[in-house]
Amino acid sequence: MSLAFALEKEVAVAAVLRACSLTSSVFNKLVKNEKLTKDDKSPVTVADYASQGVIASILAKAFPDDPLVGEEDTKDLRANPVMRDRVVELANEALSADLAFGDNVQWGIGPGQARSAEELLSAIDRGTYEGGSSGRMWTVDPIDGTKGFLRGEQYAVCLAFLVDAQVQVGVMGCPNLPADASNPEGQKGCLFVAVRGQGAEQRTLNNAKPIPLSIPKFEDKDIRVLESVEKAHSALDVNERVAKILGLTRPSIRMDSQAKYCSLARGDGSIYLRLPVGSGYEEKIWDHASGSLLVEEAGGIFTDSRGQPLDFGRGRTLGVNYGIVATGRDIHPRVIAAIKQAQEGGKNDASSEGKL
Ligand SMILES: Nc1ncnc2c1ncn2[C@@H]1O[C@H](COP(=O)(O)O)[C@@H](OP(=O)(O)O)[C@H]1O
Ligand SMILES: [Mg+2]
Ligand SMILES: [Mg+2]
Ligand SMILES: [Mg+2]
Repeated sequence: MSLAFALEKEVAVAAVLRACSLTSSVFNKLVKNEKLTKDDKSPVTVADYASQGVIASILAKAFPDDPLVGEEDTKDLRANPVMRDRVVELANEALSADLAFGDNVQWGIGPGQARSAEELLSAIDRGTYEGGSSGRMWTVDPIDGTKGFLRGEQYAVCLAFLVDAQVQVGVMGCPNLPADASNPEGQKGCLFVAVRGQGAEQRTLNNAKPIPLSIPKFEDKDIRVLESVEKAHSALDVNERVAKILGLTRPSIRMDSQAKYCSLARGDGSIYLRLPVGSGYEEKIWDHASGSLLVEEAGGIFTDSRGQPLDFGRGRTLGVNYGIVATGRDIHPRVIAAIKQAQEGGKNDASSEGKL
């Protein structure tokens, strides 16, 4: 008997691996005019567009009827012929490279599988689906942590498959993440895969051997918060109050992208904390779908800052923003209590009540 969603998993892994080879090779070649600033003032590069082009083209071939919620669209790209041509070239290089392990020409990848410019651009625009609560759906963040990518730090290529708003498959490629956090100068490049009910695992980007992941129990002295590098994305001052209330002594781990969820799932850190900055920003489903399943399948909990579940069926965003918290099961209630206390003013820092 084959496992549920085996084909979706296989296609997602192949698509993310190809996109990762593209993003890693582009980083060294990226030049000044290969970046745009979007309407929300955030950066987007040829690598973001090309990565979405690769993933969306593979999905279009393998699952032509499945809708896609993707971060990028081609509105600005079509107005910039130099960048547009570069995106088409890069995506085609990645789509038509020699077949790698696990690839299948039926999904339109491998030698001779290049797309026309219009085919690629419309593949990217398949990602304009508005989302929803019923049926099959994919969501892609072609480069999560574009700012980290541009700094040469952490980023993740993220793809998730959902049915009736439940994430069923989550795949994340982290080309700059050390395979072993205790050896930061060692081998880099990890792939994380989770399927609901089938567990979470890590592989390296060039080795198919999976290592199962489960969130360890931490002693108080080892607990570390995982938080954004960008101050505009998460209320780092409130995080600091939460850490104080919990009596944490180790410094937080600041890292861009969903690589934070990956780090949580393998026990590099213990509390993913993302509290709203108060700007009215709504979290996007592609920024959390794959990470949420990885954490849950590694035995953890993924909720908002009140401890309530998050709903991937509301559209392209998660709706009103109460922040996001992911931890192991044992410490979650105390973290939620500490957040409440911190948000109410954080006056009783290190009180025994919230202490872990
Ligand atoms: N005001 C805000 N609050 C929370 N997240 C924000 C934000 N502005 C942008 N983001 C999101 O933060 C993501 C990066 O998360 P992190 O801070 O954990 O690295 C960005 O993903 P992209 O880089 O894919 O655009 C973007 O979607
Ligand atoms: Mg972005
Ligand atoms: Mg993102
Ligand atoms: Mg992105």
